[in-house]
Amino acid sequence: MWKVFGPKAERVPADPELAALTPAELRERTGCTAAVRDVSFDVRKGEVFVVMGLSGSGKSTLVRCLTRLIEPTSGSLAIDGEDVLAMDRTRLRALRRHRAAMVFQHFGLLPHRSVLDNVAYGLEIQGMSRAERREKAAEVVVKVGLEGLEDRKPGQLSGGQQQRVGLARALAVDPQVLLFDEPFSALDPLIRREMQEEVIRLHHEEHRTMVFITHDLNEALRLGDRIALMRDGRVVQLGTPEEIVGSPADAYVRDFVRDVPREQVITVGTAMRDPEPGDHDSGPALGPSATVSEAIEAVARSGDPAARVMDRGRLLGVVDREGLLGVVAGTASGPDTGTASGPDTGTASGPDTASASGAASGEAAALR
Ligand SMILES: Nc1ncnc2c1ncn2[C@@H]1O[C@H](COP(=O)(O)OP(=O)(O)OP(=O)(O)O)[C@@H](O)[C@H]1O
Repeated sequence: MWKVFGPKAERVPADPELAALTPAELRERTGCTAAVRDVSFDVRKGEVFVVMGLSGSGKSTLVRCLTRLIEPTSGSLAIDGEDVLAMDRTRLRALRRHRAAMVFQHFGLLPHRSVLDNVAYGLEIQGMSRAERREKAAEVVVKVGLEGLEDRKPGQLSGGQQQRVGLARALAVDPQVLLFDEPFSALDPLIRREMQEEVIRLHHEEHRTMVFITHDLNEALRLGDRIALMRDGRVVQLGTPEEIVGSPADAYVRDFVRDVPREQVITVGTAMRDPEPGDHDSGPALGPSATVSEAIEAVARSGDPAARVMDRGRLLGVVDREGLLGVVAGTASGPDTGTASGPDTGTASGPDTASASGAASGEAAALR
């Protein structure tokens, strides 16, 4: 998909010479800005897919293109196999009302309506009867922790509470996909953390598919099953938090993740070495998805020289003190080039497969 703003935007993706220009050259030659450049990815059912990047990298434009709030310049787009670009206005409206609900940074609440009526708003637009929608809204209000505040007006709520109303309103329509556009960036850090935990909880309880925009790396790492890191309209790396932190695709990504405590993101499944004779009967046991940080704590507590990485009773590998220190020091390799011979330590990662245009073979083509 491409989204180009400016005069005769369609010629940019169609012309390889224009498409190859840097953003500054493109602006100079054509007066156009390519906000989304040749981006391709799929969002899997039930995952939290994070779109991360600095201001101006194209995140909002990309996510607005997903429901055609912004019309893509070229490319293709499908939800559940259905061609979104072919939808007429009626079907598009149905998509936005029923299937893909958006939660915005500035809440977008109706100031003169109560919490309950704000939450019920999406259902009202759908044409649901008053009694039915209020009943449904009341259920969702409880789900997001706003019980007792149903009759308040948005102005009588804190920022965090207002965002819960925004979240409840989106959830009330029971959408297939929730799209979050920097929903928590106006909240103070503690409330923000609380809301992130709320999203994680809802995700675990409901397995709802979520696309989440943020410019905050910690938020991306905390929430994302996979992260698409954008720069100048391109996706420079797409991978799990562990792949992005452990195997940055280029110098830009490396710089971006430089200050992340690796031991909190890298798993023992990646950091482990092959078992050696004698490893079997000593050391604490951990699952392959435990973090290095958890392994350090386990080893420190037990006093053993190493921890065993076990999966359903089978010994997969061993993480010893040296290996654990290597992760903390940044001298150990990341998921794709890991010294460990562990089974399946990562899917699409590393410089080749995670590159911008979505050539990654593992990424299917919901958006192309
Ligand atoms: N309507 C528009 N007309 C022209 N250029 C636009 C328009 N909307 C966005 N852009 C440009 O497209 C690029 C991407 O903008 P976008 O808002 O998608 O970035 P972002 O990553 O969401 O940034 P932020 O985090 O600041 O919201 C920017 O260079 C922006 O100036």
